[in-house]
Formats: sequence, structure tokens, C-alpha cells
Amino acid sequence: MTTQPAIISLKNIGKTFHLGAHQIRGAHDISFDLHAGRTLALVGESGSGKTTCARIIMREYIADSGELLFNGSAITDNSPKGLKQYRKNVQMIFQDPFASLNPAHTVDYHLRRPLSLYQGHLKGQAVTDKIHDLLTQVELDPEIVAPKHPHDLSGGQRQRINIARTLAVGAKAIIADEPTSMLDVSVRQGVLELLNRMKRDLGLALLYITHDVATAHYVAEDIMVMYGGQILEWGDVKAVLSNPQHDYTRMLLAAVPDPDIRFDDPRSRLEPNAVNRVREQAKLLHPHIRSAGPNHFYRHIDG
Ligand SMILES: Nc1ncnc2c1ncn2[C@@H]1O[C@H](COP(=O)(O)OP(=O)(O)OP(=O)(O)O)[C@@H](O)[C@H]1O
Repeated sequence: MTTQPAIISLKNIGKTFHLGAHQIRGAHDISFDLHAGRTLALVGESGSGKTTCARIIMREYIADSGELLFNGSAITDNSPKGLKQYRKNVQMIFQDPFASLNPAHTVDYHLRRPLSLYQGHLKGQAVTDKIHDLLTQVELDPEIVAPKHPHDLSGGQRQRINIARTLAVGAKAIIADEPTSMLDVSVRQGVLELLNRMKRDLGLALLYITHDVATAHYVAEDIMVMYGGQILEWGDVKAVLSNPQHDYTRMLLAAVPDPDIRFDDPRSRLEPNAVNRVREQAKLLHPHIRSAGPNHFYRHIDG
């Protein structure tokens, strides 16, 4: 059982989108905690509600029901200043490492900017030294990389700059939405290892969003499987993946040849037939899940 306090808690969060006469359930009765020094993997197919959860945590969406807690307290300050203070602590890394960087500016600028906004006590040479430290922390050579523009860098290097920006802000929790899915397979492992090391060394709380069960196995201690805006199963990543209790988790896993095979091993690639089988079976499962009412919590992280 973990003794560290949760940095972020979602309590019974619900969010429905209204598109004309249609209602789409983005999140239904979602509850989970993000703890310092731990990664929770949020796994599910496209449209399962992963990004909705991320946007609620980032306070880009306001939940219809339930509560978002930061360090155990309800968030009451909705002023721009309150939001800025919150985002100092909770940062997001996006799927597309290029889109989140401004092509007109250098790496130095991309790090200088959050430092001036969030670490205003640093001045002059201290800012340059901090930029040097940040680039070293994300395993890039400061002398070479700082003067470069995003288009001079590889996808993996750009994602490292995005990670360095979250460190420049001083974030305690990072929401990483498919952070490696647009990267070449050969550099994915390095970026995930960096996230793992930051989590360990800096005690960050990470939410790792992915549709890829194999990478969840590699980076996370805990896992939650989502479908149709609901959590179907959650718990210790090794326990859930080795002994899934929900049919849908079993179906997702059936598409991966062997969870013990590393995700960058070619043998871990999904077989097209298996993927199609999961999708077809998920369609059949869908009405059952929707009519099931409350979430199915088959395991509890602390349990
Ligand atoms: N702003 C929105 N307006 C209307 N519907 C939305 C909105 N955002 C999400 N949805 C719907 O809510 C459901 C959950 O979407 P969400 O983006 O959270 O899923 P996801 O698991 O993150 O998918 P992906 O992996 O494709 O990003 C989907 O049916 C989606 O179409």
C-alpha cells in the first residue's frame, strides 16, 4: 500500500459532450489518484475517454460531476492566477513533439520563456545555467542543442525539449498523452527511460496515456483500462497484465503476442488479425458495458 499523498485525485468524475441531439459520454464515474514517484498508465482504444480525463486534469474541460483534487484539496481558485499556479504544478506532454514547439524560436528561447514565467527569481547567468542543467537532465548537449530551432532536431530530441520545459516550469505531475506514438520505434525506449528516470529522481507523478499495452508494461507501476468512458479494470500493472479479470483487457492483451517481450522488440508488433479480432469483439461488448451502469473495479491499486 502506498503511503505517499496523491498529487492529483479524480473522484467520481463525469463528462458528457452534447453534439446537437446526440450525447457522447467522455467520462463516467472516473476515480483515480496520481502519486509522487509513480506512473499510472491509462490504456484504451481510440475514443475510450483517455484524453477527456487528461483535459479534465489540465482543467481544459470542466467535469459535469465529481471532484478534481490537488494535494488532497478541492480546487476552488478558478481565477487566471489560480489556473497559472495549478499549471505550474501540472503539465502536459503531447503526442506531436513538433506541434508543441514554435518553429520560429530556438531551444534556448523555449526554455527561457517558462523559466521567466514560473521561476522569476532566476536572473541573468542563473537562467543560462538553469537551461544548461535542464538540457543535461534530458540528456542533450546544451552547447549544441540550445541555439538550434525545432526543425534542426529529431522527433526524439524535440520530445526531450518538451520534457525539459515541464521541468523548467517545476511541475510535480506530468500528463503524457501518447508521448512516443509519433516517434521512431528506435528512439521510443530512450524517451520512456527518461520519463522513468525523472519520475524516480524528481519524484514526479506521471499519467501515461497510451493505446499500447506493451509500453504500459514498460513504464508504469499501475494501470487502468478504459472503454466507453469507463474504467473497466485497474491495479498493479504486472498483476493486471498477467491475470486480467475483464474480458476487454483480455482482448487487448490477446492482440499482443507476449507482454514480457519488450515493446521495441519486433516480436511485440500487433498481428493485424488479432487487432481486428479485438475490435470486432469490443463492438459486441459495447452494449453490455454501457448497460452495466457503475464502473467495474476489478482490482484496487491499494488492495
Ligand atoms: N470536445 C469534444 N466534443 C465532442 N465529443 C468529444 C469531445 N472530446 C471528446 N469527445 C468524444 O468523447 C469520447 C472520448 O474521446 P477521447 O478523446 O477522450 O478518447 P481517447 O481515448 O483519448 O481517444 P484517442 O486515443 O483517439 O485520443 C469520444 O467519443 C470522442 O468523440
